[in-house]
Amino acid sequence: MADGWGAPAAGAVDEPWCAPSVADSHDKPTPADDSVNDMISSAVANPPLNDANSEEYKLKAAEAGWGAKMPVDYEIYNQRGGDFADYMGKGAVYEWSDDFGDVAPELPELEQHLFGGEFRIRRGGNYKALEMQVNTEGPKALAPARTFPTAGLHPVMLDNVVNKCQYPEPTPIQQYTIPAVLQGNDVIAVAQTGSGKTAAYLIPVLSRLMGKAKKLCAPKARPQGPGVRAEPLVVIVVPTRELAIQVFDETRRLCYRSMLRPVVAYGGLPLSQCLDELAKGCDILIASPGRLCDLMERPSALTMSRIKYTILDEADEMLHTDWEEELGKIMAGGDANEDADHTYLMFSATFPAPLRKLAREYMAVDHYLLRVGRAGSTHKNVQQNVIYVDRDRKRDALFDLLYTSDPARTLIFCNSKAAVDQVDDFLYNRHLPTTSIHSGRSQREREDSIRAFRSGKAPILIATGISSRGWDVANIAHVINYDLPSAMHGGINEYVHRIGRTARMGHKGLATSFYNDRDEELAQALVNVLAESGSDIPEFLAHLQPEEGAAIAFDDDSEDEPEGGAVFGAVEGGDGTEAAVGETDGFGGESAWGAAATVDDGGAFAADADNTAAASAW
Ligand SMILES: Nc1ncnc2c1ncn2[C@@H]1O[C@H](COP(=O)(O)OP(=O)(O)OP(=O)(O)O)[C@@H](O)[C@H]1O
Repeated sequence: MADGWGAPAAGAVDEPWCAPSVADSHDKPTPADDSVNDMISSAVANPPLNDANSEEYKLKAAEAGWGAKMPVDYEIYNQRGGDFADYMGKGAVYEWSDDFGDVAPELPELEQHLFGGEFRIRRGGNYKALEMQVNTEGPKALAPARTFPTAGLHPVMLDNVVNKCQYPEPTPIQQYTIPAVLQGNDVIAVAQTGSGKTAAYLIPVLSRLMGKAKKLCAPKARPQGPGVRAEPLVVIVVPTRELAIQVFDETRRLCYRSMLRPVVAYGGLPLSQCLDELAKGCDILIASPGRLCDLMERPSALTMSRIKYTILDEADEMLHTDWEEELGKIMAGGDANEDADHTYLMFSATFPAPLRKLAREYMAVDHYLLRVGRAGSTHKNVQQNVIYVDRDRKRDALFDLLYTSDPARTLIFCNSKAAVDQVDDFLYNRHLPTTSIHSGRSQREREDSIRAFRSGKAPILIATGISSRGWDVANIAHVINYDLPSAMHGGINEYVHRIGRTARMGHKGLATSFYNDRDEELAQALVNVLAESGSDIPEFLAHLQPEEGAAIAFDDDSEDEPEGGAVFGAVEGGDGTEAAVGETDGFGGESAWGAAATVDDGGAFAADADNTAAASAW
């Protein structure tokens, strides 16, 4: 790695499409994907371009402003074999030393790496267009943390958030999650894509642990000394490898200058190297479900007996039947966890019925449900276009779309691995700077694709749904659904997550979807989402448009109201009250750093305080 830290690639280019791609899938044998071959028949139908055309397309690509493409050098995969330093999971973390005393020093080189901004998304100018109204259900009224300095955070956390990450103020979901978690409650939080859910759980959880770090932190190995058994206090479970890396990156930033040591474990990372990292000591474990269960079978390497927080990110995605057994084990905290003081947190942008069931099963009765906007809604910063394209015209339509759009970071979704390979090859043969990713690729290939895309060396990424969840890449200007998600595979929820890769944190973005007769099952749900967000409804779907002024009947299973759950905090903007944040540390009732903070803006809850004790019944 060029920057020596082993984490996300260095070398972002100012003109993203002007540099060669490091790696992509081109010319790689395409794995057969039997169930979907008919879905890609349009791609197969068109023969590859001949050289004469190729020259012509090269000129066209340059004219349209796209930079040069680069063939893949597969030799590098053979040569690099098992060098852990090349994996994103090897990202540098702040290594605590007992010599530090009470105040941990800043480490400029590491700081530059963690906060230097290469991949940072600054809040965009359309932040206020995000949904601001938060519905809260729970044991008592929550006083929102309107600012970070008044949120009752540990000083190191406050410094990391405000000065290092430069987050100007908590997002709506953060305003309510921070106090709920600081008070020691279980929380389900449902908020739109790109609204800061990761920091919403990391900030309060890590902040609380920082205050108790000396007492609670896991044993750490001394440099050159023997390894230790990992005894994490927090386990964060995420559905995909790439998301695990991303959450790890945010955790490394927020753990900066603390004793808390994060480790990431995901399938595809060499197991021996994962075990080596754990043996250095682990307080926060971020993991994909399969790898976590594998590690839980190795009691000499990892014990879950001290886990205080179990966090499910993209919680609804974790409910796939394939993971039922794993999830049960993880939620139960392994055989060894007998800690009654165990907090469960679940986060997602969509909230289907099985997730509500899971919450009922594991969470304390007095948990909070926090919702920003309708679960499963999109926000106005994404301009959503749906265009009718016959199956056998899709490739050409994509090509035309890319040539007529401004060259910008673009994410294209297909419904199968084979389709991803086909579309990638097609565009690559037309001299577009593409790369691609799907679960059939080796981990090294997946990570190189991400690096090429993130750095701008290959600004067009073609992907399956594995990239629909949680991915936070700066400046994705355009998401294209080459295939709309089928009703069988995620349907409208999948659509919402996919288009949520653009227009994050107050930025604007464009989503274009190719629709044809095969997508009829999705049509009504799609029209509902378009109507709700004020997007244009195309002529061919106009007959499904809800009547003007009528309530839209969402049938996506995301918005069932709780039976008996008290909604007491429909709050928007400037209300406040004595904030209950920071009152207890949850590990014995002592007060945390800084007494109970006072929220600095005036106002009152719309809620009736007497109406707060009702247990959520969903
Ligand atoms: N308070 C804040 N102010 C400004 N930026 C923030 C703030 N909190 C988080 N961010 C940044 O916002 C971006 C989006 O956050 P995040 O990925 O957590 O969104 P999300 O709600 O989890 O989205 P998704 O549902 O797609 O997973 C990240 O780059 C993060 O660093």
